[in-house]
Amino acid sequence: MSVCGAARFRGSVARILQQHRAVCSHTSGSSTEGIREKLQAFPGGSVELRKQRDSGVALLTLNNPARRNALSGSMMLDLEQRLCELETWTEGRAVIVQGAAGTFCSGSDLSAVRAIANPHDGMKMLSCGDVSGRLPLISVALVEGRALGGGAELTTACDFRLMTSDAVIQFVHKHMGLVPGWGGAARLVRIVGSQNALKLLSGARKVDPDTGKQMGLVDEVLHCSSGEGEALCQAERWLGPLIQGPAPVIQAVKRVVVSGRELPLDQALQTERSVFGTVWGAPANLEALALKPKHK
Ligand SMILES: CC[C@H](C(=O)O)C(=O)SCCNC(=O)CCNC(=O)[C@H](O)C(C)(C)COP(=O)(O)OP(=O)(O)OC[C@H]1O[C@@H](n2cnc3c(N)ncnc32)[C@H](O)[C@@H]1OP(=O)(O)O
Repeated sequence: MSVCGAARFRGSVARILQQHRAVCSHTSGSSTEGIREKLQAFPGGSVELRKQRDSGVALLTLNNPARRNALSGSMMLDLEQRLCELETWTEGRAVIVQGAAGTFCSGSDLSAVRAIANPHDGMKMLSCGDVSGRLPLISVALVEGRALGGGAELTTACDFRLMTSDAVIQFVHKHMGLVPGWGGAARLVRIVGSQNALKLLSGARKVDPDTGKQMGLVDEVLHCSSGEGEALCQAERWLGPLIQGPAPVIQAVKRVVVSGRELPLDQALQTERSVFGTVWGAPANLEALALKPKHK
């Protein structure tokens, strides 16, 4: 790469990292003040992050099995922290979001929900758990067992959803007198279309893997015969072909697709141009050119 090209590349990377830091500092700043203390008062469980450096695949595990991996107050804060860690993982390619002990997530912890069941705290809480398209990595929700309420919403914040054959996704919000607030409704509309989204939300319908696949909510149904860990192995295998290649290129692909999916067209085009500037003439591009490629 020329000196000029290298400087441009570094400049673009620095800009992207700055944007990531801005998001992290925004979510730990004044918009969440007060609610953090309230959430902290509802401990239990944890959100664990394991970065597998050889493959560039991280495992994000919701771990609160005694409550079917309900998101306690402290877990919402943990989740925020883990997302910030992933945002700056430059060698990362993908993240698999899963629940411990064979089930995904039963939604927000009802004891925390009861304590902050007022409009002011509810609005503040939303600024804590925003998974959305922030992640520079390809994200996969591995749904075993149940994904209910906030847990169902979390699956829509991922790029892909894989379900084991006995799993269920259910947007139980209506039964709780609620609608999604973390972006679950808007994303559901984009994933399955407004007719299907309306059916799933207004009917609080249980989605089994086959129905999910037909609607386009589910990307793959995993049939696991043997025990623990098989679903994760299958998910990693499914992900394999999508994450072959250099991490900066995978991350760039993710960014252009998410901006195309979630931003108005003019902003998406602008983002695409600036992401393009980070890969053109960058090491992976130069190495590929040096190989005289033939795409058979
Ligand atoms: C709606 C949106 C909102 C948001 O995030 O914005 C929410 O998500 S509110 C929460 C919505 N979720 C629920 O209402 C789940 C209610 N629970 C159930 O339907 C069942 O517990 C189920 C299907 C998850 C599991 O049933 P199973 O028979 O397998 O087990 P148990 O019912 O015996 O549950 C074991 C144990 O876990 C506790 N539990 C389950 N979910 C939650 C939760 N969301 N918050 C707090 N605690 C939960 C359950 O009470 C049992 O506790 P125990 O002390 O053993 O009785």
